Amino acid sequence: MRTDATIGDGEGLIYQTARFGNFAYNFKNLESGNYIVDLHLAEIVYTHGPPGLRVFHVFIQEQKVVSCLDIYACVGANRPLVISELKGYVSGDEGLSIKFEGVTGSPIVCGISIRKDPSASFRELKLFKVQEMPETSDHSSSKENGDHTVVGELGKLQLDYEYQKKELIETKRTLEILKRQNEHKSRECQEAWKSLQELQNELMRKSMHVGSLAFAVEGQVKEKGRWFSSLRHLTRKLKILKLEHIKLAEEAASYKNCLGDMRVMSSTIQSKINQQVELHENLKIKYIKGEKERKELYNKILEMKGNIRVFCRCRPLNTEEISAGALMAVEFEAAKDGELTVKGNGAPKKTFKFDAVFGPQADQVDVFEDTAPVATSVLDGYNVCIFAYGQTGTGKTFTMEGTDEARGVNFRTLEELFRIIEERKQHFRYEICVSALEVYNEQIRDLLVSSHAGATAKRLEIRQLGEGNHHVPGLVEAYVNNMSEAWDVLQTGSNARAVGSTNANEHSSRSHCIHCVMVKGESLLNGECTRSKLWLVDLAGSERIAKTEVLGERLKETQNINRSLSALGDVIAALATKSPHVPFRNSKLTHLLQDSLGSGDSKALMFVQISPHENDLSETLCSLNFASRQDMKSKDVQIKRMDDSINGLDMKMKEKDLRNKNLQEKIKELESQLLIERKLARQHVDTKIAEQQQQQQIRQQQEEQTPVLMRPPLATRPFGLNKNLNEGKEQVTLARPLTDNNSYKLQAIPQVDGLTKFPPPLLPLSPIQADKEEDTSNCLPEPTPWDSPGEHKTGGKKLSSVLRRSLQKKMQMKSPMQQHIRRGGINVGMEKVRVSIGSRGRMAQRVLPRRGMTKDIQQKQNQREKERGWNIGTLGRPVV
Ligand SMILES: Nc1ncnc2c1ncn2[C@@H]1O[C@H](COP(=O)(O)OP(=O)(O)OP(=O)(O)O)[C@@H](O)[C@H]1O
Repeated sequence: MRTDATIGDGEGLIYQTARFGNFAYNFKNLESGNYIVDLHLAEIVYTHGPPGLRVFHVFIQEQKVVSCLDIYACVGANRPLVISELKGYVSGDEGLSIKFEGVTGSPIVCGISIRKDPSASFRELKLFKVQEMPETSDHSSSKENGDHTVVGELGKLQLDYEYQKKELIETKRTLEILKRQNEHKSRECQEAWKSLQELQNELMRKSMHVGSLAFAVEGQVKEKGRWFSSLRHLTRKLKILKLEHIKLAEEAASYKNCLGDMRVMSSTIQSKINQQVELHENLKIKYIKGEKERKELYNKILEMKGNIRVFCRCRPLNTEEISAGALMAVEFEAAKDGELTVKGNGAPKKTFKFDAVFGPQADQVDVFEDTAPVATSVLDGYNVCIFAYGQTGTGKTFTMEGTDEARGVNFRTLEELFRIIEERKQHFRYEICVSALEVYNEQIRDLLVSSHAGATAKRLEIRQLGEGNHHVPGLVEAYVNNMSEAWDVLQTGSNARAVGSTNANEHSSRSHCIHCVMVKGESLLNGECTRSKLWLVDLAGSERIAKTEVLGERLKETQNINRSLSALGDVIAALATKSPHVPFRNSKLTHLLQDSLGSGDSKALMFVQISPHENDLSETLCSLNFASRQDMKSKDVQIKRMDDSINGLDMKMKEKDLRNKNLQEKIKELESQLLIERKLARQHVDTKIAEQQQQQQIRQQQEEQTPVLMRPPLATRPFGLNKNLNEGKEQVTLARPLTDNNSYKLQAIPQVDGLTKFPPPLLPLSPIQADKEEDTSNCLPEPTPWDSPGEHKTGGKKLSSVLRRSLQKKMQMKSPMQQHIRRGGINVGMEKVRVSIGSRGRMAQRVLPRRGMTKDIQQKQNQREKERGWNIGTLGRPVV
């Protein structure tokens, strides 16, 4: 253990120790140099031990510096012995080692003192000198004995030392030689080792090479085996492939034959596809047309319901009112018919009528049921405005916005919008953006622009973009993709609404809160675009100033609110009465809603909110009067419009009736005329037959007297006979066959002296003339009075049918009534006439030539006849 005590100038260190046995110390951290070491010893174990009891050696730096020190022999027991001035040399950081080694017994060391020896520059060892401690007089004799023993020992030791030194030098020399030999041998060994290692490596390499060669050979063998097996496999496959090839060749030949069929099939399929495409196109066109019609009809239905509709909703009595024993001032017995009755304070009951009345029991779903159709209207491209009007605390916000549990009109309309958008997504693409604003003290404020405390909100103005299109520049428009996004934006707007406090309602809204949903639609079928707006307006409370007892800023607010509400009333009234001037610009509210307040195709829906409490009776009456004023006016106009249209329809019906009556009279007239003409014709025919029979008799008599009367040739023989009844002249109409196309034509042939003069053969009819086929086809070749006397009786019957047909033709062509009908293009009337004629019904199927055309045909015919030298009404060549 190192002590704090020092020796000399502080350079010497003192270590205390109490070691027993063979041991050694190594003092590290000593600088290189010579050191002086003092050893302090004392025998404390055996107090009466004899000399030779404890004998030991001391080594410094492994060199024996004290040899066989017998402490009992030196100082005896309990007496200190200091061996001083021992020297040791420390080089580098090896430290100073001191070793004690017992010869007999173990050495006991009390302390070691080490100090640097600056003076000594040599490296020498010095055998110890026993420093004797001052002793008492009792021990003086023993001290002298000790001195002598030490000196004798020292001489011996010095001799020993010299001898050992020589021995050491010899040993060192031998060691050197051995060292050299050793080095030589180790070099040889190393070389041998190296060559051995090289050989080993070579061997390794060779063996590895052999191994790899063996592996390669093995691989080659395996590979060969594989090749052989794959060759066998391939041979098998080749055989199969050959068989398949034969089969395929057969199939190819059969497919070749099928190819023709395939071509036919593909062309059929192609034509089918084309048909389908055409069909698809047609369907698309039909769909677009149908969609347009649906839109128009839907709009018509809404229009019939009224472009401005008024619903009245009454909130239930709240708990406070009920607990205060409040009485209901409104009755809803006839609510289903849109009526409600308000009790008067002493005054008689008053009944109001609206498009719908919702009592306190009606829930949000009931209210929305009547509102839902306008969502479709918005997506069809019409502007819609829904607003809630009424006294503070009557449920305007409840109806429009509702609560999380009972969603109001705003939420449900948006939901309906997105539902229809989803439904129509295959044919329409919609873009929706929403904005929220409020009109407060006749100033427009964007509710989506956050205005922090102290900052003044940006004022917005209304600009007119085009015909009936208004815009608020700078207004934030948020594009939304779904219901939740849209609702989030609108809620943000509602939360930013300005609220104040009045006596009537603590949290009364003092501004008109307006939500605008702008819809851009595009048809994916024809690219048609629509733009429309849906306004959702929660108006400020409509209570009167006197009740709320407000002053200052609140008074101004209330005045502005009342002014804008009355402007709204004026606008609606003007629209409802179709007044030429609508005072839209009297307030910011009406100016903003201008394009959606029931003008043109736009629809407006007003909720009049009322309180059932008897204390609110006067305010309730005010609201109801305000609403019914709008409603009655719009209804009056509607009724008037409906009356007008009913009157118009009545007139048309009357006209039609009159026309029908006239037609019926004319038909009757014609029928009676026809009957008379038939009778006359029959009489004529009878007389004619009688005449002809007479003539026949005369001719027979003449034939008997004169030998020959020439018959006309076959081509010029008459085939039919008629009488021109119109002109009242005796004239026979003949039908003659044409040689080439077997068509026939009736021609009037004059009679001279009771004999008919036959015209020359007719040319074939031109295609235009062929339309008269009907006329002549009835005149089939019939036996003439010249054929044989016996044929006259039967011929008379046929003649009458010819006459009848000619009459029929005359009826068709000449009747002024029919001509009138034809000119007017009233074919339905003709149809009736013909049907009433009975047997002549099939005439209805004929396509009659136009007037001009008939004239042309007639002229051409006359021309041809002139060329042939045969004029109607003139005498022809003599028969004989
Ligand atoms: N039909 C109803 N059913 C149940 N509660 C209702 C109904 N209508 C209104 N209320 C309740 O009456 C209270 C006042 O309604 P609300 O705030 O909607 O009135 P308001 O007319 O919007 O008032 P303000 O003019 O102050 O905005 C609310 O607590 C609301 O929940």
